[in-house]
Amino acid sequence: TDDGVFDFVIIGGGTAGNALATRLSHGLPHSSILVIEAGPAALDEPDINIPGRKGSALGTKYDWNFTTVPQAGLNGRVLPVNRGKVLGGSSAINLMVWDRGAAAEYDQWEEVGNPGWNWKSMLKAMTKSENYTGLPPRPGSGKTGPVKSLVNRMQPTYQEAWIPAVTQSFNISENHDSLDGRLVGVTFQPTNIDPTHYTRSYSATAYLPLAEPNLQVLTNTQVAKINFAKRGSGHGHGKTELQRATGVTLVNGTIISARREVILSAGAIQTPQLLELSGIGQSSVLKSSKIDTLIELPGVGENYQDHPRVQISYRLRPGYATADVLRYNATAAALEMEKYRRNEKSWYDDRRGGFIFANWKQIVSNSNDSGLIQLARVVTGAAASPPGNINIGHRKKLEQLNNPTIPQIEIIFSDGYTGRNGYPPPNSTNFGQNFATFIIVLMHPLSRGSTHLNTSNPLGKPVINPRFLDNEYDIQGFIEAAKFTRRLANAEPLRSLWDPTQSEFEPGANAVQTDAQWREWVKENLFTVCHPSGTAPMLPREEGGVVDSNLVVYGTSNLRIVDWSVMPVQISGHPQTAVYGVAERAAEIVIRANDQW
Ligand SMILES: Cc1cc2nc3c(=O)[nH]c(=O)nc-3n(C[C@H](O)[C@H](O)[C@H](O)COP(=O)(O)OP(=O)(O)OC[C@H]3O[C@@H](n4cnc5c(N)ncnc54)[C@H](O)[C@@H]3O)c2cc1C
Repeated sequence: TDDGVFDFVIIGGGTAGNALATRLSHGLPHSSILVIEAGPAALDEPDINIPGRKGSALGTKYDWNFTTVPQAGLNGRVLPVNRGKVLGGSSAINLMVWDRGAAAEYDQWEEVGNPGWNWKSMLKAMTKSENYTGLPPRPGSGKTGPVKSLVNRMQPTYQEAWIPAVTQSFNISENHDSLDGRLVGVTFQPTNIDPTHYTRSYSATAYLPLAEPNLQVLTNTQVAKINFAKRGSGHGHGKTELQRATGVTLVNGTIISARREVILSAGAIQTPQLLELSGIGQSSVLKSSKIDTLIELPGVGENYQDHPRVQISYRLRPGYATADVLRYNATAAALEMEKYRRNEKSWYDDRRGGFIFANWKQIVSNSNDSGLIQLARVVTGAAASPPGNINIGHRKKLEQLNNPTIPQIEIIFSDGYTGRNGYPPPNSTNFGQNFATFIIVLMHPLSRGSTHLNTSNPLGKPVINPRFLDNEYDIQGFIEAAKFTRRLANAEPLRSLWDPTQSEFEPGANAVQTDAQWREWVKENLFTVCHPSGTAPMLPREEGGVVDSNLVVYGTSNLRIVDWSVMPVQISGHPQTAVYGVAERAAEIVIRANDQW
């Protein structure tokens, strides 16, 4: 393969790309497989490996550092869109929450036209990727897979108030079965940490070391486009003429050929960009970039869905410790690092964060969710038109609202200050204080955005427009959830944790009281948990789909997409377990299609 010819060329050595490549190297032992990754391998990078430093790789050379266009719904603010640019992709820089959506959400994938893609098959695929080492064992967890996960050994004492406060004052029960398709409830979630040295377990360290020598990885190498054979070549009579991917061109002009398949695993932002660079997408976008349209696929780069968040933080009474100590006390930080290096419990572990997943009935003040459901019907158009006229994703979201097992809101009780403004600076009276932050995440927002190449610089940063808060349902949902969170923080035993001199630090109980003030505060403080998805969805072509249920791009014979851009209906929870699951299922599909060869 020195001549730059491989059987399979995978674009993107990220979360899905590395998992897929490793499985193909085993399942297709006579094939040569190449992964091309734009970023470096950074296997010894402490900012990636040390769980307590999670977040510190954001904004560095390991991040593509994209941004949104100014968001009208956020008073014109521009938000960062972080994406891993390193071997391992976003699994190297993410915040390591390890959970799943609700079972019914994966079943919706099948209902929208994807036979075989459902909770049962996804659970099988997800458990194949996982080795849950936590105690006690959790139902639905995998025991033999490459990615290690556990519930953190480090539990700050104040977090003992979490579950009692939720279960004693609200209609939300304790539930630790989040890996088994039952998400609604309150728990402490697992994280993807390898207990051997207490380091992040991610696709580059978990999967790639298991690969056979028929897999090669090229790092620091960026693909510029996918190449195709002329129309009709190699296809029999009576068949629709399909484009056949012959390989890729790198940004330096080198051509690498693929005998069998090209597989795009560049993630939810760059997979659509690479399709467009290769002539697949909306012809209007392509025309303005002077790119010939090979395949008109209007769904490319549309249907962008994310999980937006806001956060409320509280100042703890003196005497309660958090990982904030690492920010204000260098001596303590050095001691904690020594403990971490000895593999002892340390603030440089990740901390055991508390989680609520809840439906609207459990959140809104009088348990009456009909106002929000009616709003959703208006925003999606369902109140005024027959169901057939409603976008398929919206139709499924409306169904989700009537299913109490599907959460609409997530609240993370996170250790330390994790708001938007950064830990208070040394000259502030709050420097040296410890905080706890409630991160509120909307699971099924109705805003649907887009990401497309920049027509004036097609290879450069794409134009990303999530359209955050472009509708009243998302705004009202956040207002309800923020008000709930304040009630929760004032429920015992949580209430007794807060410093009486300044308990609610942000936004502050006096600063925000009315719904109008919450609305403005949400617009000014909304942020993202970085789960962009659905930008090349696995849906019927006439519904805006880009790939079929074998993950093959419509109009091509051998170009597949295997990453989170294929997600057909948005799931709650955090996506990485599902991304690995998609890769595991994709590997089975590709191996089955090629095992004769
Ligand atoms: C800051 C942050 C926090 C998150 N927190 C969590 C969490 O706590 N829990 C959770 O479950 N999920 C979390 N996520 C989401 C999760 O990490 C992603 O959904 C998932 O990793 C996406 O996987 P992917 O394979 O689709 O893309 P990626 O893992 O992003 O892989 C894409 C790869 O393609 C490469 N690439 C792109 N373009 C090219 C090109 N032209 N040539 C060559 N290579 C290219 C990229 O460099 C990258 O390595 C978070 C994400 C971020 C960014």
